[in-house]
Amino acid sequence: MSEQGLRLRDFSAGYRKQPVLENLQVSPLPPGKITVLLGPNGCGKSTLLRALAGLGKGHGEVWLNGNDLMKQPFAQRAERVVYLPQSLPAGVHLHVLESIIVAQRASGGRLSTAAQQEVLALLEQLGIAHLAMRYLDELSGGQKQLVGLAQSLIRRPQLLLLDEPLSALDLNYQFHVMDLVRRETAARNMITVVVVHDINIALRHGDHALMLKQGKLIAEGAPERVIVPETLASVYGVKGRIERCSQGTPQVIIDGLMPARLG
Ligand SMILES: Nc1ncnc2c1ncn2[C@@H]1O[C@H](COP(=O)(O)OP(=O)(O)OP(=O)(O)O)[C@@H](O)[C@H]1O
Repeated sequence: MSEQGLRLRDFSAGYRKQPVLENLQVSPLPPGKITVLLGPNGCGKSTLLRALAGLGKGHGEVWLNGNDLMKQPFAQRAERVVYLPQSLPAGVHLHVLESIIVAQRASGGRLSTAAQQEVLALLEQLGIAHLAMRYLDELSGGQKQLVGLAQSLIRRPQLLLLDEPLSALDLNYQFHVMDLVRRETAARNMITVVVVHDINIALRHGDHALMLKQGKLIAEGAPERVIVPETLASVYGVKGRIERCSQGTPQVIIDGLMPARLG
């Protein structure tokens, strides 16, 4: 049987005048699990996700469940990989419901009662059913993020790439969304990669973690092995420690910045 998961070999990505990621090697990211992608501002997280989705320049091998995506035409790749950007494009004059049905149809979904029920159930699960007939450009930032997530999930990709999907959500929704993404990821055996800046969310909700610094992979593995005082110091320049809350969940406590290096 072909290897399941997402593996990168000698993968490079960047822009015309600026290489960002060079010769990245990533051992298979597991299906059915959430991988959290961590790293400071500008280290290349969005560049990586966009290049994996075929939306940016990339070279090398990207093996998704045994197929090299780099050898597939864009349309075939787009059926398997969905990228949700940090914010939805502005100026799209569609109702929420229409926008999700359009996403579903774009991925080969039929206009059937079952398909319509799937859309409505997803809106309910995300707590945005009451927004179904509102226009996208009339929504708040957090509401738009939830609609973007619905548009992504309805496409049923093998690889789901979420770029800071929680940045505009309140505490309750952050938890609710990660819970839903976890359930859907497991139920569909999807490979889900989520960029998060909040390392406590990464510790709580991630099954696997990748940490980047200046375009290089600094650490990969279980979040508790990746988010440790050494990487907090070397990647973020902060002095931190890991403690367990009364329910046993690890939490990062930041004590301050690392002293600036002289010379
Ligand atoms: N369109 C572009 N053209 C040229 N350089 C770009 C472009 N987009 C991003 N970059 C540069 O590529 C590098 C990586 O950017 P990227 O957006 O991938 O970082 P990131 O890790 O997602 O950051 P953040 O956490 O701030 O969102 C940065 O130096 C950035 O300035």
